[in-house]
Amino acid sequence: MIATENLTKRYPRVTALDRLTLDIAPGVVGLVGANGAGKSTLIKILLGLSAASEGRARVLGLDVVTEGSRIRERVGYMPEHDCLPPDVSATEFVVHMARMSGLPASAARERTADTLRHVGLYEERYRPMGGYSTGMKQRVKLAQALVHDPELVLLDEPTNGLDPVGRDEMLGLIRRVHTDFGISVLVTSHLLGELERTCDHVVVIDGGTLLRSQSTAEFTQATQTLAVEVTDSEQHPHGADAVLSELQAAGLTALADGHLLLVEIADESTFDTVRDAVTGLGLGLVRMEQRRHRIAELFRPDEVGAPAAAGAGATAVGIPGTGTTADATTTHEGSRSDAGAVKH
Ligand SMILES: Nc1ncnc2c1ncn2[C@@H]1O[C@H](COP(=O)(O)OP(=O)(O)OP(=O)(O)O)[C@@H](O)[C@H]1O
Repeated sequence: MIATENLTKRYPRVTALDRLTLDIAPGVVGLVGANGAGKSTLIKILLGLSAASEGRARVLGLDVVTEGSRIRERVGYMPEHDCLPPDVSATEFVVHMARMSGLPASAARERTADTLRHVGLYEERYRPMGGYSTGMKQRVKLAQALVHDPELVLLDEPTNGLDPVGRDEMLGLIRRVHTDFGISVLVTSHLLGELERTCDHVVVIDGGTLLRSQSTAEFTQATQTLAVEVTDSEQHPHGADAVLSELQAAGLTALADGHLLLVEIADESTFDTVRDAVTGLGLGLVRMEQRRHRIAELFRPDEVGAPAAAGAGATAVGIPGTGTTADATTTHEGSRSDAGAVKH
């Protein structure tokens, strides 16, 4: 779907892309990186709107330098920044964009109505966009990217400025663009957690270079950590602590994380040992599940093969796969917060 080879973009004072080589298959693909990592620059080159300093890129098999207009016919683009004229309605704007893409007037009106319905804009579609909320504006931007029925859409930070509910709705919409219409998606974000839930494949860039390109399934494969939750009883008011002592006495590596017990799976018998310890204490087993990796862990410096650049200086906490670092922020200074973002 997208292939680049040693793609480089130099601005006078900064190298935005540095010998980036990618080969991305169709599907929903996340492009994640800190602000300034080079995401928007890559999208503009892929659309043939900006020239690379060096290297090559192909989109849907088409060369970005010589076949830019053919790419733009078959690809939709949702820009990052607000670009909507305030005094026209969503319907007028999206019809206009459809006409610009070459659709005849009647088809443009029909496609506009369908697309705006798909993104969840109803009566509001006749009101001037100046009065729209951020979420509504993002939906219009998505609709105009879809209206000419592209094979691929490039979405630049579509969840920017949205609250958590709005973000979830937008991510659901993006997923449906692929499942309902078969349109492939390249979506950028600086929020790792978002892409984990939405994308089939994630590409991570930093300072214009590739850190990782991997399927989400590979990122989120099962860990060797068992999360266990137990009930309390009169005899054991802190059930988790009681079970923890039993498990440690049985030679298992485990720790308590609030009400949750995190147990390292030694082998198949670990499951039986946990069950026996819980029942032996007369407690109830609320939950016992094998944890999955979270994409954010790729920023942990102690993970095998983890990129050092993004995680430099970051402190790793918890057992891998426990999710205790999943929504951490990794900055270039190596500090963390709970926003799930990667920022400069
Ligand atoms: N037209 C330009 N002229 C000079 N430098 C630029 C230009 N466009 C981008 N840059 C620089 O190139 C680098 C990459 O920018 P880019 O916008 O591609 O990053 P990004 O990952 O999309 O980040 P953001 O999410 O903040 O837009 C940044 O250092 C930016 O300042």
